Amino acid sequence: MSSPSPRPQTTAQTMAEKILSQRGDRAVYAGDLAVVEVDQVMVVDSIAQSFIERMERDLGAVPKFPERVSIVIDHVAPASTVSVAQAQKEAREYAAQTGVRLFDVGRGICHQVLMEEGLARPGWIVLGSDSHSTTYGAVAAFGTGMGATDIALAAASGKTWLKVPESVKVTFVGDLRDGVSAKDVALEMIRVLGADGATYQSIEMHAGGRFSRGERMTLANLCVEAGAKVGLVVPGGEILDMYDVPQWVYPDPGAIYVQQVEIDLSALNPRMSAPNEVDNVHDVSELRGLRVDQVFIGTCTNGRIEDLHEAAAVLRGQKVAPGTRLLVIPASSQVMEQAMEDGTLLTLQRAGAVLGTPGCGPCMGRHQGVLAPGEVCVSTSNRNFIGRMGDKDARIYLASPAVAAATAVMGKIALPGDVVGVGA
Ligand SMILES: CC(C)[C@H](C(=O)O)[C@@H](O)C(=O)O
Ligand code: SF4
Repeated sequence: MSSPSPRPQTTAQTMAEKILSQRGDRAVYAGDLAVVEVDQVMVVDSIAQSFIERMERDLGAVPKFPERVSIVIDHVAPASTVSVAQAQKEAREYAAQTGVRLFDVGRGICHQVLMEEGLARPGWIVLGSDSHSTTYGAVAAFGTGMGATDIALAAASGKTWLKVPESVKVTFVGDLRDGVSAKDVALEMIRVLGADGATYQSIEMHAGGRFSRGERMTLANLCVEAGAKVGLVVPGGEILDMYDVPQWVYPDPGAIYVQQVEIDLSALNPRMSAPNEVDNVHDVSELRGLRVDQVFIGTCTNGRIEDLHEAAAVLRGQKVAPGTRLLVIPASSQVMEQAMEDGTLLTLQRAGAVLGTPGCGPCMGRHQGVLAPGEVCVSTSNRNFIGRMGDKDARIYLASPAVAAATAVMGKIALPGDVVGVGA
């Protein structure tokens, strides 16, 4: 005889339970419904039109707290077609009328911009009209993606409701070897959990003091590729210097997890996700030698200054292989400025990179580097589904910026050590 399992006899809470309890009006546990305050609602260009329609036509509402709403024009920026231009024009007009924040063409990718602007903070609830809104978990914000209707309801009321997710605990032990990066860790984590292995769950990452904010963003960003509702990194390291972290965001000892996983960082090699699923992860050495038409370094996963530095370290004094294109798109205008100031862009340009406007670039195949049938691309992004970057017969391999850069120099999948003079 089976009966519904009783609530565990503990008041100890996971990080997701802690945040949703604190931001709601009662203590909640996995499976409960939580009604919570929303600190920031983020709308991207591609969704702006349906968001505005839901607000004006369906709800007849204006944003309750305009300062808590941001529209970012990033996915197809600058506009590629008349209809895209029209949608962006309407988004600008809406922002001017309602007083919500607008980050226009060139400011950068939504998640990077919100983080730079301090619009995601420890303990905050941040809803985005974009699946990679899990990125805010890097700073212990409960960040999650929702559709236009839910986003509009949150903007109109200042609140949202959601089922409290169960949690998976991922503990990182050991230290990364040289040449292995947070991207490799993130890909390994997705392999271990599986592409739908954490569906509607919270991936709670225990990293101690390891990882910078940018690296934590890479980790939290990929969590949605395991189906997770949210990806929370327990605050530590530089996060403690950068933010006031309230004690109540930390998980309690004795909290209940549906799964616990340990990843030994010292055992990791550079990793690569092969077509057509993000969890199809291999050591780069297994895929080495495959001819590559295009390399793309950028996106909300790996378009930050440290990523461009990693790439420049490999590309300095080198040339992109004939027959291979290298596109580099900084994640934001701030990243672009830093990379200009410190000479990184010059290094990349001299190596033969094509530099693009801060934004999503060709990540989802809308413009600026769409792939032809049969082409192979190595990308630092987070998705390699069929048709993601253009034709359905193009193939996408996901890797770290260092591996992407080495691949560009060699014209085929390569490790930084394969480039003469690097790491020697
Ligand atoms: C356009 C946007 C809604 C989409 C997402 O939700 O993630 C895009 O950013 C992506 O990466 O596929
Ligand atoms: S960079 Fe790519 S993954 Fe990130 S928000 Fe833009 S399209 Fe989505």
